Amino acid sequence: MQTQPPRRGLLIILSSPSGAGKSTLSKRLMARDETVQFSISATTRAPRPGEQDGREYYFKTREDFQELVRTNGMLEHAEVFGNLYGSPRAPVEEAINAGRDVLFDVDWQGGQQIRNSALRDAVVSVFILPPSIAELDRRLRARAQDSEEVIAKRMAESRSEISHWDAYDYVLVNRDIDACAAELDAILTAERLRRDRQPGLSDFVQGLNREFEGRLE
Ligand SMILES: Nc1ncnc2c1ncn2[C@@H]1O[C@H](COP(=O)(O)OP(=O)(O)OP(=O)(O)O)[C@@H](O)[C@H]1O
Ligand SMILES: Nc1nc2c(ncn2[C@@H]2O[C@H](COP(=O)(O)O)[C@@H](O)[C@H]2O)c(=O)[nH]1
Repeated sequence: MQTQPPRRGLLIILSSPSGAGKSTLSKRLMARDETVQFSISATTRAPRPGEQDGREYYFKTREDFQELVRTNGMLEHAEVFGNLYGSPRAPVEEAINAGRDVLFDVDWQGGQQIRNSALRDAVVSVFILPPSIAELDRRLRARAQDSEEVIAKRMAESRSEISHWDAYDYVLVNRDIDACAAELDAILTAERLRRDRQPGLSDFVQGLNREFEGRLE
């Protein structure tokens, strides 16, 4: 019997301007599908109230973060809103080699680096747009997690982040969270079918052919 290469996991990248809904969509996806592994980023940003080290982020000093970069421990990294953020490499490689899909919440620079990495063939990238700039501003304020100064900085950067939308495989407008989450589900289902097409189905079609031959005998 023909041996098939082991199935590799997908790297699902979510990017958007701050406040468009990546974290909300990620949490919904993880709640529905426990096989998806979230890539917990490292950051030099201070924890928000309620955030726990090792759950939302690995909170690092600049020195420790830069040491991880220097030792090739990051799959990608970038400065965003004055803080350093990066995706630790080892858990991602371990997961996708074991066939698990990995979900990333990263800015456009991280998305670009992952798309250009050695893992590029496994990447599915999704850009999330807000329905309007006024609604983006409203969501950042309603989240009530950041100071006025931080919100102003994020709003000022949002135009530049949005300018990268066209580099992504899929673009969703997050008007209604249920509808947007359903669209993300549909993307994942279709991309998994595409990934599994070769390894899974050639065995299956060989089985159908043997069944044909049995009927001819
Ligand atoms: N479709 C939606 N309608 C209304 N509110 C929403 C919708 N999607 C997300 N929100 C709310 O908007 C706020 C920002 O969402 P979220 O934190 O998920 O954004 P984000 O893209 O992850 O932001 P950041 O990049 O800053 O981490 C949250 O309070 C969230 O509950
Ligand atoms: N390039 C990367 N960007 C990241 C990573 N983790 C998060 N982010 C992006 O930072 C901003 C701000 O996040 P917040 O938690 O401070 O609101 C947001 O756009 C994230 O997508 C990362 O590992 N690499």
